[in-house]
Amino acid sequence: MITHLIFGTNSDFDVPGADFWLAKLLGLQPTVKRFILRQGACHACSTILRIAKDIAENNRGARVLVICSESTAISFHAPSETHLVSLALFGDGAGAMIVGTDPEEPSERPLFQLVSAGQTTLPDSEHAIQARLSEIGMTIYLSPDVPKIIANNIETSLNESFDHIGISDWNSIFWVAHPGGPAILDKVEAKLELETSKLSSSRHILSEYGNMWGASVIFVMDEMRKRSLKEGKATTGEGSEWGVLVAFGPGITIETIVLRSIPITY
Ligand SMILES: CC(C)(COP(=O)(O)OP(=O)(O)OC[C@H]1O[C@@H](n2cnc3c(N)ncnc32)[C@H](O)[C@@H]1OP(=O)(O)O)[C@@H](O)C(=O)NCCC(=O)NCCSC(=O)CC(=O)O
Repeated sequence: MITHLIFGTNSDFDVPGADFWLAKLLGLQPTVKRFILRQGACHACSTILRIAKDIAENNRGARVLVICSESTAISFHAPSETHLVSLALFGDGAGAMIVGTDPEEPSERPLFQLVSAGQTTLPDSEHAIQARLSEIGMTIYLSPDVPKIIANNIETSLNESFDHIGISDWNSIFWVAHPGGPAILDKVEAKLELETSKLSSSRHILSEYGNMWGASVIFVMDEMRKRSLKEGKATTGEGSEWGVLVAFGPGITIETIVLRSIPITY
């Protein structure tokens, strides 16, 4: 039974909010504990997964329904030179996951384990990603430096997340990377000397759906576990045991979640 609902969106400003309407639509218990994260930007999903993990670990039996839903029409308006990139890059999407502990198998079949979660704010980079809400909707400014800033700082975040596990070979893990834009994936791949297969789920989602803000990483995770099954891999993480979910947004903020895959036995 769903005990908690956390809804992440950049596109809802109403009250009652999208969390209320979804709970009503799904017929969830009136006692379900709801929370809505608005304007959590592109790292909204990793933020709410981090919160969902804490809730699940501190409330025995909790089942947290995590949703990210984005309707980027709010940022669609006549193109200008400053905002053209975001208009071209963003797309709509929604995804959901359930987070809990001690799965009751076989009715509950886990897909990934959330091992630990971290967040880093990069100094002096607040200018690089900015969004403002005004009478024409949301205008989004992206600096051409965003890919470089992220690529130059990502290894520090990875080291902070994986030091305690003793992993520093980034090709030994599977990657659920927020598909912020092709240049970001290219620069991260080059900086960390990743094999081209490592970001292929992210690239596929970006090419099919665009950058769906917070919802993107849910699509990437889903793509990864489906691909792993189809290709006969031993785990939901393309055969690797350890992996990372990495997302970023204004700040610039980098969020990482250390993931552990689940053996595929079905
Ligand atoms: C925009 C692109 C898809 C374009 O790719 P291309 O391969 O076509 O071309 P390119 O990278 O060589 O760039 C072509 C020309 O566009 C310019 N250019 C690139 N990025 C620009 C930007 N943000 N604003 C203005 N101009 C830009 C380049 O300087 C170059 O100019 P010239 O031709 O004069 O040399 C890519 O650069 C990209 O992926 N950029 C990163 C997008 C990004 O910031 N995503 C984060 C979204 S925010 C997010 O995900 C989090 C959040 O919102 O919370």
